[in-house]
Amino acid sequence: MEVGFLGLGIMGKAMATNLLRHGFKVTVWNRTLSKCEELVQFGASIGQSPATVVKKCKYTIAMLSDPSAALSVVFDKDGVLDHINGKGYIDMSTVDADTSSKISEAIKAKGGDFLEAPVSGSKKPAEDGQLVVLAAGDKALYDEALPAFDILGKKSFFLGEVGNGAKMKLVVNMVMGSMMNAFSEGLTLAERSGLNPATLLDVLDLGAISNGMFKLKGPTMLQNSYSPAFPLKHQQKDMRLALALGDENAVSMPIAAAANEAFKKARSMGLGDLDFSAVHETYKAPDHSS
Ligand SMILES: NC(=O)C1=CN([C@@H]2O[C@H](COP(=O)(O)OP(=O)(O)OC[C@H]3O[C@@H](n4cnc5c(N)ncnc54)[C@H](OP(=O)(O)O)[C@@H]3O)[C@@H](O)[C@H]2O)C=CC1
Ligand SMILES: O=CC(=O)O
Repeated sequence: MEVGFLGLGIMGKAMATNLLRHGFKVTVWNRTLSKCEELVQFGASIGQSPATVVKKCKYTIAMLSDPSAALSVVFDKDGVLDHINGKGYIDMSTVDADTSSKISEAIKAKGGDFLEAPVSGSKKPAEDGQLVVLAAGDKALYDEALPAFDILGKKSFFLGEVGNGAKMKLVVNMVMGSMMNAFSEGLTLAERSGLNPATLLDVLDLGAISNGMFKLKGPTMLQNSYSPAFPLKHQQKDMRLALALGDENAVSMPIAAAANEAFKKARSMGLGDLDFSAVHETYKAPDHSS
């Protein structure tokens, strides 16, 4: 089956590669076109624009950085809308429900089908086909895409109408971003109060709050090593969008708001392209010590 793939960043490259390895024919496009060449060795074809990819493929998947990128690829010149009539479009980027709805309405108006399908799981789960897919929108397109989702992920959820996938993903990442800040504070507090933070990792791992994120990120955070799996600028985007969802629903979110401030501070320190665990550095900054 020929599928399209738009966006070959950290996630998109791993996901498109997985599809190719499992026998899908994939035509890829990336804004920086040179990144497409890395996938040719795995059998990918290259499309010169989103429009040419959509024209060639039964359905096209996108994995783009943020709402503005997701909108641009659909609505700009040579974009997805040009050839969407009779085709499917699956946006797996993390965006807000409004962005997803705008894309959905435009695609439907042109005779296409739309599914949002953001994922939980980072670079390694993407490489290992262990993502969690949070889909919503056109159910027939979901059913058609399930063989691809089964390669990309370990579990897929169909959550109903467009917007529900985006909201679920934002809630999950709001919790994750808040936890990362509590964890960073804890590591810093352990160190400053004379404890061995490596021992704290062992203690945490043996108790009720043991989790994959602390286990994976803790050791590298203690080495001040933040090679990007999930870029901090994207985590801050997710906090911002989750807080907006909280505003819309009058949900007080003081913990998420504080976490967002820390991610913003990290961005202002030039850490946006590092892993989101680099927020740890903000807790070591001078105004966190007395
Ligand atoms: N990394 C992770 O752990 C996870 C990320 N996500 C989400 O997945 C999405 C992608 O993340 P990730 O792969 O890490 O991000 P990257 O920053 O590595 O990749 C972003 C991609 O978006 C493209 N892009 C950015 N702006 C535009 C634009 N204006 N027009 C067209 N293309 C654009 C980039 O193209 P170019 O190469 O030209 O810059 C690149 O292909 C994000 O929404 C993120 O929140 C979800 C789960 C996990
Ligand atoms: O969006 C990031 C993730 O790890 O999930």
